[in-house]
Amino acid sequence: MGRVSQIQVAGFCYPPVPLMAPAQSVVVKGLSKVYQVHERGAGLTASLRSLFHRRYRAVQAVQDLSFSIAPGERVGFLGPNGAGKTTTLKVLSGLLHPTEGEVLVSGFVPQRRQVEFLKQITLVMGQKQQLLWDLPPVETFALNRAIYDIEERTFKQTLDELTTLLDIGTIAQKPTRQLSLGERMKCELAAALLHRPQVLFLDEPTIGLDVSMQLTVREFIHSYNERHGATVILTSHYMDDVAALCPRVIVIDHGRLRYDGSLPDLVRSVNPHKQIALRTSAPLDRAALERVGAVVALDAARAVLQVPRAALHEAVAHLLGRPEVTDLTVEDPPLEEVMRAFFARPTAEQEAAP
Ligand SMILES: Nc1ncnc2c1ncn2[C@@H]1O[C@H](COP(=O)(O)OP(=O)(O)OP(=O)(O)O)[C@@H](O)[C@H]1O
Repeated sequence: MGRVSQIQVAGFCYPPVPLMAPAQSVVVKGLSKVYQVHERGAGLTASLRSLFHRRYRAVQAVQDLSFSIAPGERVGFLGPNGAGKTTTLKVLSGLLHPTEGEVLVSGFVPQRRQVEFLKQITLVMGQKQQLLWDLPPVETFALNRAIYDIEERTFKQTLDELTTLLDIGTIAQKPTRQLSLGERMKCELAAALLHRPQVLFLDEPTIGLDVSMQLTVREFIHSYNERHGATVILTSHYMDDVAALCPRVIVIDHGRLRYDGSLPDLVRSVNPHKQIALRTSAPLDRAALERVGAVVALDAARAVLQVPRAALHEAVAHLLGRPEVTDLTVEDPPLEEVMRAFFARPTAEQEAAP
């Protein structure tokens, strides 16, 4: 952790900012987080007993997690429910202390919550909101300007840019409680980005939004990343978000790292096949199709085949030569299916277990 050149004196850190721009935006080494959960039996007697004898159960949310992320990268942070994604994002943004391990974000130790660190990051949680409920979002924007001590001219410039990109000119003037979910999320994003953070932790930012609003939010995140060179770490159960935004994915399961690499490589490793969908003017012969690949569906006007990626070129050339074929598309299997198959695989530890 030599990059943080700070001297700790009676709880204060000097200097308040890292001396050098960090080569990595996020560094996580051997991170573990254990929650101590108070256990209480049902009924009055158990409640009274728990006042005197409190029993705790340890919940291991994150286990020995290590990765690093370069400035400007867009990374999807994936895993099934309860995998430890939100816990990790909370540690990275300094809301939770790690039980073990070391974490650096923009060269800062997050749990110190230094002002300069807070100006570098933002955490957007799709299920929580920071907008003041009874007031228009513009009031939250003004509050954030004061909290982050943003200079008037910069504030106006940034707000103008965000207002145009997110198209919130009118809606930011209405009380938050009157806004639709999608309108609210756009204003949440604006409020979270007014201080121009360099590291964005986005936890399910498109949850509950319709397809068109998901697209708007996705495009906005992409454009913010490109304009400001900001690092984006995104969790989402909508695989379309991840496919559209994240060249790299980090996958965790039961708090442990399962994969870190490109999304196409992950898809290839889980499913080494491509799907060919055909529209036909007359029924194709099943036996002839089976010589090309595995037949997934076949009727008078349509056929779907699965072929190994290595044989794709030859299969497409052959099928296009058939006079009955009027249309041909090549697809990957749906990402949701790929992820389901990935998580159904035994982990390295499970395989090693007797
Ligand atoms: N405050 C808490 N106290 C005790 N246990 C917790 C707490 N927060 C999370 N957990 C537990 O830690 C584990 C990881 O939870 P976390 O919310 O980080 O997962 P997640 O990957 O974000 O899940 P989801 O996709 O459902 O949001 C789960 O077993 C959860 O029950």
